[in-house]
Amino acid sequence: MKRILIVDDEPDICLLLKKYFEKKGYEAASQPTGEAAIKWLKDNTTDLVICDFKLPDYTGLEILQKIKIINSSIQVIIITGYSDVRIAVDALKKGAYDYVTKPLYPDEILVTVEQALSKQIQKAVPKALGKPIQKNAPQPDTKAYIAGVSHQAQAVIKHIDLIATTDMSVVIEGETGTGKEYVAQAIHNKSHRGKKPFVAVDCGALPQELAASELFGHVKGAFTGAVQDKKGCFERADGGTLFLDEIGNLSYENQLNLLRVLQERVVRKVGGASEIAVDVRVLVATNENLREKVKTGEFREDIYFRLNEFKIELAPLHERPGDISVFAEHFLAQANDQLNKSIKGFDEEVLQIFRTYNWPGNLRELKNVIKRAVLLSTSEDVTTDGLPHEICSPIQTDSDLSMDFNGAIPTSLKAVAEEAEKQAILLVLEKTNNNKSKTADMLGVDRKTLYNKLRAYGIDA
Ligand SMILES: Nc1ncnc2c1ncn2[C@@H]1O[C@H](COP(=O)(O)OP(=O)(O)OP(=O)(O)O)[C@@H](O)[C@H]1O
Repeated sequence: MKRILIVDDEPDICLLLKKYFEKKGYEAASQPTGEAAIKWLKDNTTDLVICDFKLPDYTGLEILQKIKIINSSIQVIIITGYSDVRIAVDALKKGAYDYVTKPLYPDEILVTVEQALSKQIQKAVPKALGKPIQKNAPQPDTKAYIAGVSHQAQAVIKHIDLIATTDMSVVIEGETGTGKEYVAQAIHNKSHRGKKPFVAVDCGALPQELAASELFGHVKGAFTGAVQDKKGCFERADGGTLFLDEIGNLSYENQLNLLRVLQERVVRKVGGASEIAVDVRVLVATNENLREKVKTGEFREDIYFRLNEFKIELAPLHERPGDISVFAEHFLAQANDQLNKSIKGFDEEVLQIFRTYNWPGNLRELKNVIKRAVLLSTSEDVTTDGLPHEICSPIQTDSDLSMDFNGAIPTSLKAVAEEAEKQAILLVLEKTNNNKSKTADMLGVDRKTLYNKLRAYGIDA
């Protein structure tokens, strides 16, 4: 029986989730603080932790790191408020499996838990570290690679086709959640290595002290705890493809070891004397500008050049609004399938919001928003009722509200305030497609006040 630990300082949430998961056939325990959870994890085995991001003593990131040191194979799901999604995304880079947003819906968490645990079963290696896809495993439809229709997406698919036939190393660059791992998997699937292993390693989640052993393997007795020989990711990917995610996080020493493998095509295990030949194609991903890291000396230039035989850049979702409805349809089908629902489509208003929202978590965020909306939907289509408030009325950024005084120093605060008000109204009108009721609603004024302001500022909407 799989065991789940729930960590939350709200006893009601602990009780609710504990009871729910026990009913679903899991063994569940709960702890109210980070400290108590860490102690519990040292004394008990568990498969998965569901953890609030803001605990009284630790942040989600701190507890995640501690869990991964205790046992890197434990899957971690972070609970967060929607406004903290960006921080939660950071946790994903550090090895969390996924995040769920408040308010919590147990059915939604269950889907995420089941996915996390099934992913764990697929892995033959410490789970959060390596993500080998089983040899010859048929790709379920929900894993299908969707190309997108924007010119950026079309260029990416062309590059994938072009590069798949070669053995070149590729650097895949893009913000978090833009689909870097999906691109790597697509290159692998289309290559002559497609039937051999695809091993994905998240270098951001690798504790530095374990990184060399994970990548290159170790021999029995190489260090305390090395009770038997272990194959590293290179050996496990032999004949296939190794995908190194967040490559910029590798320590300098491991960069050196990596360079040797790339040049000589042999690995030496930690503590071992012999060299083992490997035939591996290496694809790497980074969501930070690796060239900048090269400039500052944090990443070795020789490896950068060795890896950067070809580069694929993935544009953030907000720069390719044309792709949004394509992915939205795909994620809708996926969510219907996972949640056993049959929602048909999206309200036009929802699509409009999708097209104007900034999507800092890119495709992953869109997928999660749609999953939640499908879960909550009681009508045929997804409506705005199922969307998080933060998406319907996003916090305006400085650039959204920036005012141009043409270099002149403003002389009247009243004029500045009025200009800011006017800009805010224009911005929200644009976001709501000139819907006055919605605009008034989002700005927290009644319709009459809005009409007065429109007249006063000469806005013809
Ligand atoms: N081309 C695609 N077709 C279908 N789904 C996709 C595609 N690209 C991304 N996704 C969806 O978006 C999610 C995030 O994609 P992926 O893990 O590849 O992003 P990433 O850029 O590697 O993220 P990170 O930087 O956080 O590692 C995936 O789980 C998948 O559901």
